[in-house]
Amino acid sequence: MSLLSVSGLSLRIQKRSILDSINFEIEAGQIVTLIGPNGAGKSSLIRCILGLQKYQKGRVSLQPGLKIGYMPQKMHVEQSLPMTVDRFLALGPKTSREQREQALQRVGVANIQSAPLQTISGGEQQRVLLARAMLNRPDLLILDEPAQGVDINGQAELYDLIRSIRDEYGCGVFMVSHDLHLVMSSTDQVLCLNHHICCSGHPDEVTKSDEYISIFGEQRLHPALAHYTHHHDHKHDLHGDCLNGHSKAHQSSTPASGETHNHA
Ligand SMILES: Nc1ncnc2c1ncn2[C@@H]1O[C@H](COP(=O)(O)OP(=O)(O)OP(=O)(O)O)[C@@H](O)[C@H]1O
Repeated sequence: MSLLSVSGLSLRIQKRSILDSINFEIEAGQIVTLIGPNGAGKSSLIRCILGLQKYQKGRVSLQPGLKIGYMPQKMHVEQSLPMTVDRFLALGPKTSREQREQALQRVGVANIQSAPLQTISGGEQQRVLLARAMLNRPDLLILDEPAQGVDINGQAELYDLIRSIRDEYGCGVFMVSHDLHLVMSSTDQVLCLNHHICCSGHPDEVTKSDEYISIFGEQRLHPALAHYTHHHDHKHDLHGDCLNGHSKAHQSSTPASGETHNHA
């Protein structure tokens, strides 16, 4: 039996259709990424799965005894209530300090266990939330935009970490992301949501589908990750000027700022 099975799920809020006939399943060890534009219904779908949002039609079936670890979009730090990272984790399922340290170690931030929550960085906050979601050794991790507020290199690292956690624990992962290109290598299946599931499948197939392109456009690759290459039949001097008598016109074909430039 699948860890999670969603069939014919439809949600209306104040007469607006938020989710329409959603069907999908998640198996153990599978990473499924939900992408979609703002307001597409991604968080609403997660809330329906977690039992926090009533829906009008359809069914959410969980494998009997399934343990879910949930990571919300953001940590809401209460400035007037000082708390250490360890204390924050202790608010969750009953655990020893050692277990909490192990969870923090697994996500690479064991050094901040005694730090006040208010002082840790955005990237560290996301890792602490991930550690908390893992505390009860879940069968299914549900992650709502795990890389929110993390810089582009940190995002790639976080997705790698999620994949290695899946490899180690064999759990299923259901996560929301805004950027398919960033999660492509860490995803087995993509669901593209815009109130209904527009397309789904392996990331390579989804990025080529007409539905995906009509929503996201053809080129969404972040400039910091774009890997621009062109065939080089010339050399540059130390100032970047073209040698071997090549004209300025050739130089104008060099990449726009932000693209990396591979010299053969
Ligand atoms: N409780 C609510 N009352 C009224 N409208 C709601 C409620 N919850 C969600 N919505 C509406 O449902 C739509 C989908 O919201 P949802 O937060 O699920 O989208 P999302 O895909 O997660 O968006 P984002 O990427 O911006 O986080 C939005 O138009 C939102 O305003």
